[in-house]
Amino acid sequence: QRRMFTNVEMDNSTGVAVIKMNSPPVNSLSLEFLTEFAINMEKLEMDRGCRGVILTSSVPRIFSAGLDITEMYGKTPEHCGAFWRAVQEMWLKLYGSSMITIAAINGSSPAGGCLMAISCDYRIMTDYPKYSIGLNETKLGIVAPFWFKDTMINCIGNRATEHSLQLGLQYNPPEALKVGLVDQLETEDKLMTTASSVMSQWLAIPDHARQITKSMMRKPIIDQLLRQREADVQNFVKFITKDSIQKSLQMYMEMLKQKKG
Ligand SMILES: CCCCCCCCCCCCC/C=C/C(=O)SCCNC(=O)CCNC(=O)[C@H](O)C(C)(C)COP(=O)(O)OP(=O)(O)OC[C@H]1O[C@@H](n2cnc3c(N)ncnc32)[C@H](O)[C@@H]1OP(=O)(O)O
Repeated sequence: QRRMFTNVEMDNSTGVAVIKMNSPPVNSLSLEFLTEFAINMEKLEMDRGCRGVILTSSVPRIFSAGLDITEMYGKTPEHCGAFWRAVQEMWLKLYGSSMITIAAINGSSPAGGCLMAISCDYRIMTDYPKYSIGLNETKLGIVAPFWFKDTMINCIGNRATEHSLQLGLQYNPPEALKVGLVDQLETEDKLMTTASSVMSQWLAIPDHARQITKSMMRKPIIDQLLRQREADVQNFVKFITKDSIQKSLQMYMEMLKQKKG
């Protein structure tokens, strides 16, 4: 029996769907998770009654821990290639969506989790000091691909991205608000109602004008990946299967386990 990684609830009266990521313990983005997510996005995109999506998590304290590290460690080049195509597909569907996308970030959101959030149109984060968000790839000894970097530049600008990416910074909610990585903070109990009320403001704009404007802003980066999609896969496979990178990933996973013990 297939496992479900996300719950999708569509409200036909408002035209808004809520996607809840539900893959304990940390909503890590496995090949199966990413595939299911992209299919769900495509179904909603095709549904003429769906105009907006709120992305959130049903796992306590975690929005998403990012890419599933076990999908990149000790795997064949073929598996790594299939995994990376699924990462690309998730981003193409989310960043390129014509729907209004709002991230209700109710927990920590490192790396690929941050990418999902900054691929949305608007971000509201729970104001809890222990939560953090950011692209921390350099801390794992890996490099955020150009389309991660460009998505961040479009969100917070060039200088802040350069600083943030080189140091692999993780921001707490007030810092994330200050740098522009999130648009608004909210208490946990009001997060979803605030997300719905922000959605109503966005729904008041005529779809066609908003969609063309969104596409105008995002198309250049999307097209850049589409033009070199296969080369990007090969680049990833070559990089991630290097002994030195595998060693870094192994040490990072050990560090995560030790932190726990
Ligand atoms: C020459 C240059 C060329 C350039 C070419 C570029 C090519 C491309 C390069 C590659 C680019 C890759 C981009 C990568 C993006 C990513 O997303 S990598 C993943 C990054 N994620 C993280 O660093 C997060 C790590 N996790 C945490 O920090 C914490 O777990 C948490 C999310 C803050 C939650 O903490 P807590 O509640 O305390 O839970 P834990 O006890 O730490 O974890 C519970 C179990 O979950 C496991 N786990 C955690 N995160 C992951 C993960 N991302 N993947 C897989 N598994 C994960 C953790 O190990 C625990 O497991 P158990 O011990 O078995 O219970």
